[in-house]
Amino acid sequence: MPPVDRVLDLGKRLPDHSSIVPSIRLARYAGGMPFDPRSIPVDPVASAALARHGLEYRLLDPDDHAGMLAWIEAENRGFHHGRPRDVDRDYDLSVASERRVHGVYDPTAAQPETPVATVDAWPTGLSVPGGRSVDAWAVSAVTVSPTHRRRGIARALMEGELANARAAGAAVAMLTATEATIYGRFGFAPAAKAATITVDRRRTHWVGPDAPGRVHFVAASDLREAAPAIARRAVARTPGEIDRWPGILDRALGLVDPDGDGARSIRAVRYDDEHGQAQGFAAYRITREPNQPGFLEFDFLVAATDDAERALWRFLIEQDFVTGVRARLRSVDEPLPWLLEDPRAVSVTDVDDHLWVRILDPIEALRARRYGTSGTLVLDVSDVLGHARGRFRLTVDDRGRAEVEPVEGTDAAGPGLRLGIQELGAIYLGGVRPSLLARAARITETAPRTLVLADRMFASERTPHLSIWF
Ligand SMILES: CC(=O)SCCNC(=O)CCNC(=O)[C@H](O)C(C)(C)COP(=O)(O)OP(=O)(O)OC[C@H]1O[C@@H](n2cnc3c(N)ncnc32)[C@H](O)[C@@H]1OP(=O)(O)O
Repeated sequence: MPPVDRVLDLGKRLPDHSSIVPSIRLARYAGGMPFDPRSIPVDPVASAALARHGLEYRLLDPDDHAGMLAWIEAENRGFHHGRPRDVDRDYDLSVASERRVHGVYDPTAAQPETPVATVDAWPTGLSVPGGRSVDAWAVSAVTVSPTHRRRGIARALMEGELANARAAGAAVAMLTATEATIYGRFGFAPAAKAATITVDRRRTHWVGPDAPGRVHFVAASDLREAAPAIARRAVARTPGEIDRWPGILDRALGLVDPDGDGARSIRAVRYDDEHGQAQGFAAYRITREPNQPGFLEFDFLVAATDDAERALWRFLIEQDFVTGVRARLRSVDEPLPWLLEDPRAVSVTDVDDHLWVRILDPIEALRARRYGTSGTLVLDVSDVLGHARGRFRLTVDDRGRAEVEPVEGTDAAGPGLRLGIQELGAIYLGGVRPSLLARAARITETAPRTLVLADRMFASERTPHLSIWF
């Protein structure tokens, strides 16, 4: 790996909200890569902490096929999945080869080649209020073998990832969590929710407008070309969404294993606007018992415009010979009930703390987003791990743009908030009001009525939402 010779630029967002991931790929294949996440040296602190337990902390080489396959096996076991089929293994291999992959090895274990702990991470964009994006470090695949649990391995891995994220110049780290009790101690907080939406077909009577464009059935493979650009624009519209990595859409469209049972039941539709431009797509399946009406389910409705969102919802909920529709990982704030005569046809369940955010660089993170109103706040941030500790003056102009500077002593005077790093992460995307956290005794205002201003400043024009697991 080439040494890191500068703070890595994760790629300021391009106007079309392009992700760094494709540019890493392009750079890899074209040569002259500006940044490879594997070029960051292995964190010496995590390495030493694990070595004290007789464990080896390794950064995997994607060309080490056997090592990567053992890592994939360990990750699947860690998440209580079965042994992966060849087709899944190949897919996991291609995804992992785009990431920074760490394993922890116990030379005294019966299978020393299989890691006892796993983690992977990659630089990517996180959408923030104002249609903008912040450079982020996504962390995933955190598993520790049940034979090695509760001896500090996950802590070493997580602290290592926060160090990697800082070395990469990421303003925030982020993850989706299996359990809500694990990551608060590392400064992560829930910042964007997701929910399951169920629609009772018998009560569905559309009263919203007709779409100016039209919905087409398409072969899933035909979406391969149009889907990434639609997804990029959809991601840019919603704070909390993250850039999609190569391969995720293939999985959603059933293209990874097209003859598998799951994939064969997937149907794909695309919405084209009145000018024939593709603006959205959905992948869904209908399950049914013989002679019984079916039930429609989907995980992917991707819309770059409001027209596309309405048209695809309407298509999915107006199917005949179907009793209901269930969609996972949808926003808690869907417009759907307002488009139906009977809003009670729509139920919102399984509301989940879906995206967890950990601010690492308050100056860059706070500068990246746009704000609901102008004003000045001094944020006095505590952080047990030290990454983001300090006082910062946030000054927002009347166009919602921020300037952020560190302040000390008498310069730090003025109305503001005292808050921990978790609280800063929670309010960052606008999904949690500062005043709510004040009611929970987790934020303190330093002058009367500061919370009223803070609520208005941190408000987002769209409810934060993340529609995938990562
Ligand atoms: C981003 C993602 O990938 S989310 C996926 C998380 N992984 C899973 O759910 C797979 C199954 N679980 C596991 O593999 C393991 O139990 C892990 C990874 C969650 C924890 O691994 P361990 O090595 O046992 O954790 P470790 O010993 O480092 O514990 C670190 C701290 O977290 C706490 N902790 C660890 N796991 C849990 C948990 N499931 N619930 C609550 N607290 C936990 C520990 O008590 C410890 O607290 P402290 O340091 O403040 O005293």
